[in-house]
Amino acid sequence: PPVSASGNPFAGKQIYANPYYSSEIHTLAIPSLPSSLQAKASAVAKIGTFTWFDTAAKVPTMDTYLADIKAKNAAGASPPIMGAFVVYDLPNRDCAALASNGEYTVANDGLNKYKAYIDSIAAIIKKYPETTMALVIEPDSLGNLVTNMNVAKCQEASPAYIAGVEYAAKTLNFPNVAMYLDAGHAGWLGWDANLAPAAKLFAQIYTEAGKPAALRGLVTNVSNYNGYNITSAPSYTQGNKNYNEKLYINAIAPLLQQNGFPARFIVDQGRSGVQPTAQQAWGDWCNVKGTGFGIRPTTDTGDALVDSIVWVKPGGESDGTSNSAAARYDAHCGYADALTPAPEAGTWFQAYFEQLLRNANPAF
Ligand SMILES: O=[N+]([O-])c1ccc(O[C@@H]2O[C@H](CO)[C@@H](O[C@@H]3O[C@H](CO)[C@@H](O[C@@H]4O[C@H](CO)[C@@H](O)[C@H](O)[C@H]4O)[C@H](O)[C@H]3O)[C@H](O)[C@H]2O)cc1
Ligand SMILES: [Mg+2]
Repeated sequence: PPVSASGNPFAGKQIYANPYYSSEIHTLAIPSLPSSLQAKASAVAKIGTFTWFDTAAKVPTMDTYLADIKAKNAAGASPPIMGAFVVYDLPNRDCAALASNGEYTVANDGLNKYKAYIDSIAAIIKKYPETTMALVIEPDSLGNLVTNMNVAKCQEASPAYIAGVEYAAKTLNFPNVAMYLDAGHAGWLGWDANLAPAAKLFAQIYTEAGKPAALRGLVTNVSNYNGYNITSAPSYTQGNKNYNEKLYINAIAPLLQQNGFPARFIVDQGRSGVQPTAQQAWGDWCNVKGTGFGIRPTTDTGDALVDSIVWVKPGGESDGTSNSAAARYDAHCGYADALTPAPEAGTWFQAYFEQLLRNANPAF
C-alpha cells in the first residue's frame, strides 16, 4: 500500500545498505586490508549510506535499488527498509571549488538538462509508491549562494541553483518521499554572519516551491567532519559559538520557523568520529587527515529537531584529486592536512578508508 512519510520518515525503519558502496568495500578494500581490519570493514559495508546520483547516467540504478528494497520488504524485512539517495547534478556544481564540478554548465543549457535529470528521477519514484525514501538535495549548492557570491561561477549559477532546487522540490513532492535541502555545516553557515542570510534563503526556496509536504527540512555536515554533540570546541572553531552540528541546528531552526519554514534535520556523521588536531582550518574540507567513522545512523538523536543521524558521504570515496595537473585539481586537496596521493572525487581512496576504520568512534 502507498506509504506516507509524514512525521519522522526514519522512525521504525532501517536505511538501505548501498550495494555499490558495499561492493567497493568487498572488492576494493578488504583484499588489501590487514586481517585485523577485515571484519570491521565488512561491518561498515552493512551500514545504511546514501547513494549519490552525481551523473544522469547513474539514475537508472535507482530503479534497481528500489526494486530490491521493495522485494526485501515484501519478504518481511524488519524493520522495513527505506531508500536514501543524493540528488547532485546542478549546472555549475560545486561552484566555489574545483574538485566536484559536474557534467552540466549554465552556459550550456544546464538548467534544462538538470530539469530532465529531475524528471528521470521522478519517473522512477512513481513506480514505487509503497517504498519510503529520503532524498538529500544538492550538497554545497545553496551554501555557496550565501558565502561565495564573489566567485564568478557562483554568481552565474545563482538563478539556476534556485530554479533547479525549487524544480526538484516541486517535482519530487511525493507522499513516500522526504526531502532535505543541503545546509552546509556549523563551520560554514553556522557563523553569526551567515545564519540569518542562510535561513532566509532556505525559507525562500520552501515558500517559492509552494511549501511542498515532502520538503521535510535540511541536512547538515554532508562531506564534512564536525561532531554532532561534542562538548568541547575544537581549536579551529574559535570565534563560532556553534562548534558542533546540534548547536548550529538549534541556532538556525528558530530563524527558519520565523521565516515560515518548520524544518526538521538530518546530520551526516559518516566521517565525524574524530575532530582531528591535524585539521588546520575549519575551511579545510578535502580528505582531511586523522578523521574516523562516526556515530552510526540512528533516530535516537536526543533532539526533537533531528530526525536521524545519517551517513551521506560514503567514507572511503575521495573528496578530490591531489594531482595538481588534473583538470579538477583543487588546492585544498594538496594542503598539509589533506591525505595524499588522492584520486578523483567519488573514486575509491583506500588509504582514507583505512584511516577512517582505524579512527572509528564508536570503534568497530
Ligand atoms: O571569525 N569570524 O567571525 C568569521 C566569520 C566568517 C568566516 O567566513 C567563513 O569561514 C568558513 C570557514 O572557512 C567558510 O566555510 C567554508 O566554506 C567553504 C565554501 O566556501 C566550504 O567548502 C566546501 O566544503 C564542502 C564540504 O563541506 C565541499 O564538498 C565543497 O566542495 C567545498 O567547496 C567549507 O566546507 C566551509 O568550511 C565560510 O564559507 C565563510 O563564510 C570566517 C570567520
Ligand atoms: Mg565535495
